This record gives sequence, C-alpha cells and structure tokens, in this order.
Amino acid sequence: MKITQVETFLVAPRWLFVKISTDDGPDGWGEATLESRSEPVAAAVDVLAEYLLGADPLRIEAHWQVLTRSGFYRGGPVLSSAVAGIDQALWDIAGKYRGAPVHELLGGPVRERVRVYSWIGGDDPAEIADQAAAQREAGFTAVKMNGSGALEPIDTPLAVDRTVALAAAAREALGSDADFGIDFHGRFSTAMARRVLRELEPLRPMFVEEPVLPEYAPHRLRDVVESTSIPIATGERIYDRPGFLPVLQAGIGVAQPDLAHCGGISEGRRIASLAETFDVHIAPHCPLGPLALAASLQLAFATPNFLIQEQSAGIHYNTTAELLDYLVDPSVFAFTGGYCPRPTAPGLGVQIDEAAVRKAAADGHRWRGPVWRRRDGSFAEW
Ligand SMILES: O=C(O)[C@@H](O)[C@H](O)[C@H](O)CO
Ligand SMILES: [Mg+2]
Repeated sequence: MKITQVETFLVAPRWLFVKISTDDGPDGWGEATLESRSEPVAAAVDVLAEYLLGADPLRIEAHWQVLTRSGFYRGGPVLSSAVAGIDQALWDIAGKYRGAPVHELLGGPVRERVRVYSWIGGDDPAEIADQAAAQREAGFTAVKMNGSGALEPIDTPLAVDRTVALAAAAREALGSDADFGIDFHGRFSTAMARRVLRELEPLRPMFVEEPVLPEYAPHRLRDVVESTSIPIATGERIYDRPGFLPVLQAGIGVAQPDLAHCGGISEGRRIASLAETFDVHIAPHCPLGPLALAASLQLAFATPNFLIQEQSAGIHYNTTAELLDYLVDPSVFAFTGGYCPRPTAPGLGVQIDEAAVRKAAADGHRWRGPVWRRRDGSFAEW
C-alpha cells in the first residue's frame, strides 16, 4: 500500500481537512484546522506531502519523525497543525486497514463512554443562567463559558464583579451536581488573575482556563496556580511535550492539548502520558470540526488520565455550517446524558461526506477571530 495523494479542504465554518489517498488501500481523513490561520497550514501540508507520496501509510511514527524533524526548523502552530492533520489521516488509514477503531490500536478502551461539555455564552448573568439551564436540560453535566470581555491590565472592581457575577449565574443555574469551566483566553495579567481567582474560588468551577497567556505560563503560571485551589487548565496553544513540561511543572490541574494543533494523535498520546506522570488529566481542546473531535474521542477512549472532552455541536461561528454537516452518519456524535458513546467503526470512526466537503471547499472560508480593544484603543486579548 502506497500513498498516492494528499489533499486539503478549507471548509465552512472554519475547518481545514486533510485527505490521504492510497493505491490499493483505504483513504484517510484528518483535520489541521488552525483557527484564523488555516491557509498557511494548508500550504505546509502541501510541502510535507512531497515526502509522503509513494510512502507506506502504515509507518506512522517513522513518518512523524521525518515530518517534524527533517525541516530543521520545527514545531510552532503552523507546522504542528499540518503534521497533526496528516497524522490523524494516517491513523484513520491504519484503523481502516486493520478493521479496528484507532482506540483499539492504542491499547483498547479504558472507559465505556466519554464525558463531553458544551459551550454557553453571554455578557449578562440572566443569559448565562438560561443557557446553562438549557444545556443541563439537554443532558449535559458540564459547560464552559467565556469570561468577561476586554480587560485592562489592572481593571476596576466593577470588571471583577462582572466576571464573578457571570460565573455565579452559571453555578446557580447548574446547582452543585454539575460543572462549569471558565475560559479567559489569556485576558488577565498575572496580577489580575490572582485577584479574580480568589473571588471565583467559592463558586468552585471545574477549572479556569488560560487565566494568563501561554507565553507567560512557563515562568508565571506557578504564581497563579499556587494562589488558588481552582484547577488551572491550559494547553490549546502548546504544541508538543517540551511545551507542556513547564506548565505541568507549574502545577496545572488540566492539560488541554489540541489534537489538530499538537502533531496529532501520536504526540497527543505522548502529551497525555507525560501529563499522567504529573497526576494531571487531559481535556483535549476541540472547538473544531468532526475529524478533530473524532481523533480526540479515540484518544479519550484509550487514555486513563482523561477528564472531559470539548466539542462544538450547534456552534455556527457566524456561518450556517456546523459540526455535523460533513458526516454521512451524524449519530456518531449522539451525546446522551452528557456522554458520547464509544465509536465502533474502523479508523477515526466517522465517515466523511466527500461530496459535501468538495462542494464546501469550492467556497472555502476566511474565518478570523475578532480584534478587541482596551478603553485606550490598544490591543486586547479576545
Ligand atoms: O477553548 C476554546 O475552545 C477557545 O479558547 C477557542 O480555542 C478559541 O475561541 C479559538 O477558537
Ligand atoms: Mg480556550
């Protein structure tokens, strides 16, 4: 079996898919979505494809080594996402070739179902409460919300109060037998993070995500972690084991590798294993498409130190497209009681509607994150 073609598809709402074809074996699909920056990832996949054409797709690790190291310059979001999409597609081929879901190739399932959370949002506590109640009604046992809007480096008591009020609304709507996480997208300075976390502590969030930016995390995150009993989560903007090591050493509670950003299932599994040695559980980041979610679920089923899975069902990212659009059988992501059932189909366990993908790729997408401003007009983290 030889690789004959590597293709990329930029499709709404904001995904980048990779398809690897073989001469006399199955095709594989993966996802290399890098939100706001997927076009350069597609170009990187084209460069890496030069090496893959004619190669045996089953030698996943051998290819991973060449793809990540042979360019001399390595790592970073663009190259690591390109490798991730390819890696997932190779695992998909391997599973289909051997007639087994990927988690069977990774040692078999360690759990029967995977807990998932859904997103809630809003600037108003009543809106947060409504959405939290609706997700609870839909069976979810955990949700994640964005923290407050643009922040000053050291903001007013009112800004802190608003942040706490939103979280309090979620807790009140959920009761004490459900969980919520809060994602701050690195909006706080370290000084602000310490102040706000103290006030959020009585609400007992499941975790607080990216209270400070990843570039400060290696040397400042410990100060934040040690200031609170709230588990700190981070990792969607960390792409490999060397990147995760300092944040694990800083004492985070939850590691959030993104399997479309961190070199795929291969490195994701190793990051999970590294995290295990720190008694840290993974909650793979995935506000992405169906292939990234499928890859995340395969890892979740084979990983003992797994906590909960992010997913984006029903989120449209300012378009009409969403998670289930490109699946032949969307029931693979039928969440019941806040859990996803174990996929039994071979490979990543999802069947892509190729005609729908090709049609959507004709239009592509130009998804970009918003640019936020502080009160003085300077740039603010979104
Ligand atoms: O944890 C999350 O899902 C968010 O931080 C997203 O990664 C961000 O909105 C960019 O897509
Ligand atoms: Mg996040």
